[in-house]
Amino acid sequence: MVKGHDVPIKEKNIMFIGFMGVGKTTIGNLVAKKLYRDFIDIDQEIERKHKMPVTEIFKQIGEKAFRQMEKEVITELCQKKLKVISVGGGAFLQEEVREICLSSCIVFYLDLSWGSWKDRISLIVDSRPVLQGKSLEDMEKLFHERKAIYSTHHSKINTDKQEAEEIADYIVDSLKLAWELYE
Ligand SMILES: Nc1ncnc2c1ncn2[C@@H]1O[C@H](COP(=O)(O)OP(=O)(O)O)[C@@H](O)[C@H]1O
Ligand SMILES: O=C(O)C1=C[C@@H](OP(=O)(O)O)[C@@H](O)[C@H](O)C1
Ligand SMILES: [Mg+2]
Repeated sequence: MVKGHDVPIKEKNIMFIGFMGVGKTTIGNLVAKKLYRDFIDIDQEIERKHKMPVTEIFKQIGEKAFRQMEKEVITELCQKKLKVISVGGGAFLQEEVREICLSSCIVFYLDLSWGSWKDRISLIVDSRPVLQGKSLEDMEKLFHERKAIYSTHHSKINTDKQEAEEIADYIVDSLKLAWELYE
């Protein structure tokens, strides 16, 4: 049973989805601070629970096992309320995860253009196993293919050429407006 419809909108979890490196962890953390809520990053939660970095989980037991861990941690945390949650860029590959998240959280899709994302590769490539061994063309293909899984969300935010702080402020303002509107 997925909790969700019975939770008042002001108490619903806020969730960030989107491709690797768009800023889900950074912006989620900032939004949580601004709203005085707990922040949960699903990758960090998996690392804590399984006492292994995500890169090692991929290397030692593989992506399939990681996806199972990801589903379990997300399912558990979506039962809570008033949290700010950032999931990994591959979480929405699983339909079950998408359904749980969309029913128990206000889901923000953080979007970024390919041109801007490309400039961030050096910041993220070593810590993202999915990017290992991929050429720029492979990455571009994955970047565009993955858009389909993010198409279900509650709000899309274009983050191009904006500081993380500005994006977080915009999200907090839009949430406050929505809360007033639906009160
Ligand atoms: N709006 C932004 N502008 C510039 N760099 C950013 C922005 N948001 C995040 N970053 C940087 O991009 C990298 C990936 O951010 P991160 O929050 O880990 O993304 P994700 O969780 O979506 O993979 C980090 O080095 C972070 O500092
Ligand atoms: O897109 C993906 O498949 C992944 C994204 C990563 O999280 P970020 O989106 O926070 O980088 C992390 O969950 C793992 O490396 C797999
Ligand atoms: Mg992250």
